Amino acid sequence: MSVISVKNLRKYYEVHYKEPGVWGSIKSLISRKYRLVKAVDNVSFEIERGEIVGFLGPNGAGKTTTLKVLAGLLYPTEGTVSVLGYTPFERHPEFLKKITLVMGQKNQLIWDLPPMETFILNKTIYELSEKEFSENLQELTELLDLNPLLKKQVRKLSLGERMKCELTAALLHRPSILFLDEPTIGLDVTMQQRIHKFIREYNSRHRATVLLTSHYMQDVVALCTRILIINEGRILYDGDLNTLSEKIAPYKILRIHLSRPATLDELSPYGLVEHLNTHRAVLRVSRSEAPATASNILKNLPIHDLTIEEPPIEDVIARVFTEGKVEHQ
Ligand SMILES: Nc1ncnc2c1ncn2[C@@H]1O[C@H](COP(=O)(O)OP(=O)(O)OP(=O)(O)O)[C@@H](O)[C@H]1O
Repeated sequence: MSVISVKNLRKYYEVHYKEPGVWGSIKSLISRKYRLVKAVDNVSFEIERGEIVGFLGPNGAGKTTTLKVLAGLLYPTEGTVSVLGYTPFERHPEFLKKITLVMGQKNQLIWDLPPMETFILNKTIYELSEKEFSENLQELTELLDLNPLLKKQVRKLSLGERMKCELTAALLHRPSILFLDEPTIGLDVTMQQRIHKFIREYNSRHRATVLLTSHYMQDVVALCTRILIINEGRILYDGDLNTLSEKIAPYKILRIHLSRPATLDELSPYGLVEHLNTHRAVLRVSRSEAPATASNILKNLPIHDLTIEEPPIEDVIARVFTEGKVEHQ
């Protein structure tokens, strides 16, 4: 059964605009002009309990707007949205206790105090008992290795440390639905991996449902079993990553390491040479012919090492954006 159901969601913003300069300001006083921004334009999807879904799209595609509608921060212009059976914009207290929205670019931690103070505040807001509070905090402290941070002033924490505390503040009430907007923004690779591990662990311990946006493909590859691609307010793809690669990129990447320098003429018959640097080359070959091509290369050239890889997911997604649509599953 779906825990998130979105049907024909539209969210339009009416944006006031004025011409530049003083004359523009005077004209806008007399007659104000508005432009309609279709941030989300007829979007529908369903998400089952326990799924981790990546919500991808270029800047301004409508991801944050959709998350805000799902979290009840914005009214839809049209369409129906149901999260755990609740209508988000009614902001029912029971609904708010079951969800969380983490925005990588915004803080809820109180800047001048240690994170523990925000945790205690959230305990009151979410009406947690002492037992629930200490159990949940202990679990998160262990998962995120928070002990050394709890009593340090927030302003003195590093970005990654702050993100761990932000996640703790957002999950203390143990929500079953997590809306994560760029949860790893600005973090180094090690910290990104820690956050991945934590999200996976939280998801499997509590069968929590996660909808996350990210511009880092590593987040998506590491976490998501399914992706939704949105562009200009419309869903372009809903399905898994591998199927997307197969549909949109009918090629594979052969990475070869030769035991002597190779030439372009030598390699070109096997596929499109994307890169050649004396002993190492990267070839793009047709998906269906990749095994046969690899075996020919092994037969005819002095190969040290050869791998067959899926095309980089960044390239696949970029193709979806430029081509504008993918056949839905
Ligand atoms: N409060 C607002 N008022 C007017 N327009 C808005 C408002 N919030 C967002 N928009 C516009 O709606 C569109 C979608 O914005 P949104 O923030 O949902 O995109 P996004 O996919 O999250 O982008 P990003 O990856 O850059 O965060 C953009 O054109 C944006 O300028």
